[in-house]
Amino acid sequence: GCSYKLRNVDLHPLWKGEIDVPGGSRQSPINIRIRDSVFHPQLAPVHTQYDPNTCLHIWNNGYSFFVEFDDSTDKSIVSGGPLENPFRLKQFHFHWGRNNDWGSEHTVDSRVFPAELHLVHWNCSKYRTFEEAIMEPNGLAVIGVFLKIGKQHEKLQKLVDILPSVRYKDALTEFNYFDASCLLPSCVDYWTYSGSLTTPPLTESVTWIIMKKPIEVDHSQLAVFRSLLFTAVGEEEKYMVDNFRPLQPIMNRTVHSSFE
Ligand SMILES: COCCCN1C=C(N)c2cc(S(N)(=O)=O)sc2S1(=O)=O
Ligand SMILES: [Zn+2]
Repeated sequence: GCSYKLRNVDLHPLWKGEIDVPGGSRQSPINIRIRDSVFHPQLAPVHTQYDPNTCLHIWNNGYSFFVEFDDSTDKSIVSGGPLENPFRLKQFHFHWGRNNDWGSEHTVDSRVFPAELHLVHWNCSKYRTFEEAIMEPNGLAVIGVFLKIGKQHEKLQKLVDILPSVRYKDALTEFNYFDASCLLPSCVDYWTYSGSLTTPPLTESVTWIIMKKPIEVDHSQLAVFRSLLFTAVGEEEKYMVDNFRPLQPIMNRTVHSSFE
C-alpha cells in the first residue's frame, strides 16, 4: 500500500540548507502525477546493451555507493526511448531511507518507495567526456528504477555481499563482472521528463527515464545498504541513510509516458 508518512528526516549535510539552483527551472526529483502525464505513442521501448566485462569497481563517495563502468567504448549503452542517439553507461548507484517507509527520490502519485536505483549514462555522440556532458542540457540520461520490499533479488546479492568492503567514505573495491541489466524490471513501460542531477552540481543536464514497475529486494538486502557509512575511517560514524533529495517543483514541465 501507499505510505504517506511525512519524511521528517534529518538529511545529509548536503541538504541541510536546501541548495537552490539560481534560475533552476528543471530540477529533480519530482512527484510524477499519473493523471497529468501525457502518453506519447512514438516513445519506443528503451534498449540497454550492457557488457558485464565493462564493470570496473565499486566505491563509497560519501553520499551513496557507485558501481563504475569503463566508458571508453560503446560496449555498454542505452538507446531508443526518448534518446536521439546512444548514451554510454558510466555508473549506477542507489538512494534509500533509514527504514522501509521512505528512501526513493521520485514519487508516483505521492507514493514513496524504500529505495531508487539510478543508472547514469552520458551522450557520447555529442560530447567527448562524461565530465563535459554533465554540464550540458542533453548530456545525461538516467534510468530510475524503484525498489520495493519483496523476495530476495538474487543477482543483486553479489553486490550486497561486497558492500562491507566499501563501508567507509572513499573506500574502493575491485568489482569486475556484473550485468547491470539484471536490475531492470521486465516491464518496459516508463515515464520521461527533463530534469537535473539530484546531487551537486545539480546541473540541468538529465533526460530522466523512470521505469513504471519496481524491482523487488528483500529487507535484509536493504539493511546492508543501511550499514554503510557517510563517514571516512577515523571520523565519528554516521550511517548512510536518507541520502535522497527532497521533491522539487515541476515548474512548466510535462511528464511523458511510453504507455497508455
Ligand atoms: C565529475 O562530476 C561528478 C558529479 C556528477 N556525478 C556525481 C553524482 N553524485 C551524481 C548523481 C546523479 S543522480 N542522483 O542525479 O542520478 S548522477 C551523478 S554523476 O553525474 O555521476
Ligand atoms: Zn541518484
